[in-house]
Amino acid sequence: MVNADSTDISPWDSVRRAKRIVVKVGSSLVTNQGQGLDAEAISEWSRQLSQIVHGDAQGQGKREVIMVSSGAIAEGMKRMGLSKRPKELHELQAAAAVGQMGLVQMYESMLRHYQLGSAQVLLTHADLADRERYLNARITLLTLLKRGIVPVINENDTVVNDEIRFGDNDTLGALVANLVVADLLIILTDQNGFYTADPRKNPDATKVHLAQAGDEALEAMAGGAGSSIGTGGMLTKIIAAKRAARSGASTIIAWGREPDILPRLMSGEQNIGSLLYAPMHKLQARKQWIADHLQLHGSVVLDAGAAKKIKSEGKSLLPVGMTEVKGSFTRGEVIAIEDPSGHQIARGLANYNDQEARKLCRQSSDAIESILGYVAEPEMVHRDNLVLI
Ligand SMILES: Nc1ncnc2c1ncn2[C@@H]1O[C@H](COP(=O)(O)OP(=O)(O)O)[C@@H](O)[C@H]1O
Ligand SMILES: N[C@@H](CCC(=O)OP(=O)(O)O)C(=O)O
Repeated sequence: MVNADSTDISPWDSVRRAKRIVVKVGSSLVTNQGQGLDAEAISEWSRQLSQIVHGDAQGQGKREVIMVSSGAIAEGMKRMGLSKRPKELHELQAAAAVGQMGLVQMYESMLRHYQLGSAQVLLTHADLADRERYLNARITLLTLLKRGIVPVINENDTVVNDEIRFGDNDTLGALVANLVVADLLIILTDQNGFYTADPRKNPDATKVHLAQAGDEALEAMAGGAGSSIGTGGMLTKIIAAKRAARSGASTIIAWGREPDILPRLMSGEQNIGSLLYAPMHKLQARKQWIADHLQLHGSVVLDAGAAKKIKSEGKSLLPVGMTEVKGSFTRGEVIAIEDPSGHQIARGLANYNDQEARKLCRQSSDAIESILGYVAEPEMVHRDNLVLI
């Protein structure tokens, strides 16, 4: 762990430079400890989001932001007159379905008030484990971000059972950070940071200002939820930081009611909240993940020009450079990329399955729609999803 007075300022500098950010707010904050949606807090976050998404008057410092918001169950319980959190899953799911209506309605109107478009995205574990759905979710979110729209994400509670529920949205926040390769995950909660022990139970606990995400010492300090409204407590947040770091995102745990928390973090103010920094740069982390963790499912052979562009210029693989497709694979699976002599030069995630790829060999990206009847993406493999061997 690193002390508060550490002279190593580079992790905080990486916060200031973050361009793509996932902000997660917990149930206890969003619903004011279960009393009902906190309109004032949601309005305040929306105002701050508007500031960081739009940048200054000249549009300098614009950022892309995704909200992961909990609160559907807590709000649904209130609307259904349930004083205790139901034990049965179908009751929780019913409460989530009722509460989600109020939740997105409030985000939509508050964000609109601050000139921000919003979109509801409900995700499950299964969506992120399935390679094709993973890529679909990724491209949809990136499209929204490119248009300056703020996606508001929650778990799709209605369709999941106990075994496959994220349950807590800290995990969902981290997986979304992995999905869009975010620079930063900000977890807003009801404590002003991560402490050496649960401050509700241990008055001697002190705040951890800076630590490396994944440091095992942190897990021992993290306790469970502090109230009956939140789930997971700090342990899920610490594990979320470890997961987010796998794609190179650092995590900040901070108090959601800290005045101007988001713009202050973005302007480089240090030590508000706890920073759990990612030890690896995001591109390096993502490429390592592609290289190490995924099985090869087939390959494409390139002409000499395309092979050179990929090897020496770091470009995406376009269909026009492909001469042959080998094996069978689906969209989202890892394929090998070979030069004309059959030498493997790279690996990456395929945007089209093998049958489609065969039809796209030597074709320009503009022709994809007329050949396949739809366009997933203009590239066969995007450079973000490609790693050189
Ligand atoms: N080491 C720790 N540092 C800070 N808070 C902790 C720690 N261990 C447990 N907690 C508890 O975690 C709670 C926040 O988690 P949780 O209730 O799940 O909130 P949320 O709804 O924001 O996810 C705090 O209120 C606190 O009581
Ligand atoms: N998806 C559900 C549960 C998520 C949840 O409780 O998460 P959190 O409050 O962040 O620990 C909801 O919106 O109520």
